[in-house]
Amino acid sequence: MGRGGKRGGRGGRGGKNSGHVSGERQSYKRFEDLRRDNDNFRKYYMAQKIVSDEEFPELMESMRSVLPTNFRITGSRQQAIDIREQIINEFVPYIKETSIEGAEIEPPHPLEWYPNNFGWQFMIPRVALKKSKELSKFHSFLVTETEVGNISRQEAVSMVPPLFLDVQPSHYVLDMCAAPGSKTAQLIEALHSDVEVGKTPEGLVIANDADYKRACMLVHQMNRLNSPNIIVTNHSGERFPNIYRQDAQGKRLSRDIVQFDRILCDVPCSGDGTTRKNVRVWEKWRPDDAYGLNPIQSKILQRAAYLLKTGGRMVYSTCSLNPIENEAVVAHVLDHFEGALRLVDVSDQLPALKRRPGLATWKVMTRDGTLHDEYESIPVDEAGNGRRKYMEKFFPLSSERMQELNIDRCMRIYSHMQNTGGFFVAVLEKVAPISVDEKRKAAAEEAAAEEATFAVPVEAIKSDDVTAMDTDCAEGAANPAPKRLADEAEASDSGAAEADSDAADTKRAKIDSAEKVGDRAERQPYLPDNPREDPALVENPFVFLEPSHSDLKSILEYYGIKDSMSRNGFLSRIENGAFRSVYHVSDSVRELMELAGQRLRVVNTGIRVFSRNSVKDAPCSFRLVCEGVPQLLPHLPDRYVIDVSFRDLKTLLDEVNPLLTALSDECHERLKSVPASSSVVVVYDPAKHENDEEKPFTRMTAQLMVPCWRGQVSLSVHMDKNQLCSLIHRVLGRSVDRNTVGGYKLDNNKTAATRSAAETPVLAGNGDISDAE
Ligand SMILES: C[S@@+](CC[C@H](N)C(=O)[O-])C[C@H]1O[C@@H](n2cnc3c(N)ncnc32)[C@H](O)[C@@H]1O
Repeated sequence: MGRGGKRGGRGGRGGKNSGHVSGERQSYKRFEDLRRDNDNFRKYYMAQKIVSDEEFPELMESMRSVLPTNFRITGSRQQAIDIREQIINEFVPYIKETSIEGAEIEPPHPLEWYPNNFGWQFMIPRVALKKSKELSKFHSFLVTETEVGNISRQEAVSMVPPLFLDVQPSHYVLDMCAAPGSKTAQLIEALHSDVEVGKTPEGLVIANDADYKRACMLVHQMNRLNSPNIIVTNHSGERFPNIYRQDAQGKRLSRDIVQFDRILCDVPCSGDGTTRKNVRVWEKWRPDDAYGLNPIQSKILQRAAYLLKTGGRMVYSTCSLNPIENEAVVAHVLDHFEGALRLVDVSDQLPALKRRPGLATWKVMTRDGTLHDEYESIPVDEAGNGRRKYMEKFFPLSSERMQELNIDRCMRIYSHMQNTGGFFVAVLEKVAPISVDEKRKAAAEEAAAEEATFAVPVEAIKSDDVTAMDTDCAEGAANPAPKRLADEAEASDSGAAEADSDAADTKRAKIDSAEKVGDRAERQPYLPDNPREDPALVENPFVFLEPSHSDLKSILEYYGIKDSMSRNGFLSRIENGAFRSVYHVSDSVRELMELAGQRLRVVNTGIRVFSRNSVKDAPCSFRLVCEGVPQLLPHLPDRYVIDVSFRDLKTLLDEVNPLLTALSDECHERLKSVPASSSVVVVYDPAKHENDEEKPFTRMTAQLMVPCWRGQVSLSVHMDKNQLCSLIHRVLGRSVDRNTVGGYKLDNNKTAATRSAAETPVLAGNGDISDAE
């Protein structure tokens, strides 16, 4: 099914109406009985000449066939390399040796256009892979690694848009329509890609979605990626609020908003490029599916244009083949901004990716199946109805204008070209300021730069500055963009930005409760501005914790967290005057959240690093949280970081909860310096043990970090079950069922759960660990 969301028109991809493009009730048909064809679809796309007449049957045939399985290796570069090598060295040979009913199987292969061989394709469709006994080992590897975040099962073409954004660690990135988040994950990886493990990039990613429940799906994605540089928000993209900068005194600068270096608009669409995955698209496809989507797609793109820095880049993408959702949106928005935006020629980027140029002409099909070349040819009935519905903006601009706009720089990807789904991608650059405030600021900056360069007398600069600003404004006035849609975007923004006072009151009550906490945060607490759609999903707002907060202070002191970890980035959700978990965000996220105050509706942010632990007599009431360990490790003193040999790592994973005496003397000795009932991190660094005889089953280069609980007499792995299964497989070469891994072969015939509560924190599923309480 296509995509959408609450505003996404009928059905679009990921929307509330998923599965019902037409919005009409359909009688249920079995998957196998669904017709993989549609007369109007055929007629419409033949007429659009998206491919030549000779090629069209091949395209249709491909769109009817089942998709291969595609996946992407994710996570930090070093970790991703290890997983890639595991696939190459373990699974490719194993699949080469495997046959199904006597037939050989083509092993998975890297997508040739995806950088570093991190994108993969396996010709066996997902359902067949799931059902195959012969491939069960590979299937369970994919499932486990997906769950722990080392692999993302993502359609190949869906991996394309983020690659063209060229995200750098310093960038401020906005993903306008982000859920469920596979592309957000790529953006985050790119942000972290050239940054040392444990270091934090300067930039950030805001992952936004209009649908609150779908925005919550982003939280899961986020937890797998362990980034302190992400904020998940819940706004309609076209009304994404302005975040104002402040002057040195903290006064809001109402004419200076935070803008982004990169914006992804992977907008809600009809999704008719996804027929290979969503077979029901065939029977529901109607020519006017695109009509309801075009306006919202245009508004999202326009809002993005305002939020983009001059010199910044954005990508507009859909999984639809329909020019009304694609070239029509891009062309009219470019035309609207009169040269401030341009299409970027990316023909030299990802050269192995096969693509076709954007269309310069197309037709609009009315409901009766008639194709129209121009708006004026649509008949109007006596009451004047008809044409209004088929807006002028669905049609191409004049052929000269389309050429001027370089519409051929848009990219169309068809399913038969490289065995994928269909996709549309346009890369845009903002080459000039758009709003009056931006123009004014640009002029002031230019003048300041001139001042610095030529050291012109101050008086002269001032008058130049004023002239430049006046001139610029005058130009703006003399050369006004046809501002209707732009003004809509701006106006709607200001509307969206105003806090709902009732909601603010509710949140204020929660903050008041937060403020009752002993030495509460002095920082202005962050308050979401509108109520959630579903009250059951309302969570307490995040509050930044002052480093002097007694609980935080005691945690930092106990674990000896070094000053290298920013003290201003700790935050929490307060409930009944106390908090259970402490999260950490990057400086960039903190600054942005403080600037945004109540304007930004934050669903989640940061990495959970500490969690309350009610083990009696524990020297610290908070333990380290598994997903926060990579973030904490560089800031932990040696005392809590135990370097181990392969033998100790093996014992730990073999037994899950070994007695301290089962470990090597050296390791045991080291653990004696850690108080009982305390978190500790066991680290295996392959580089330090290169010459050891015993090594992990899978060749590794990345450090392994195993969060553990040091009990009175034992050490237990303190990880989520999927992570533990993945680790056991990679280190020991054994496939372990996640349902039994908690009690996995304990040396003394006890399962982890039967050890005394104070001794063993209980392993739980779904990325969470509950302490024995
Ligand atoms: C195609 S999906 C996005 C897929 C996502 N980029 C990914 O790669 O996982 C479109 C998303 O847009 C959201 N959406 C619909 N209308 C929106 C709007 N007006 N503003 C922002 N998001 C919207 C939907 O909830 C849906 O999650």
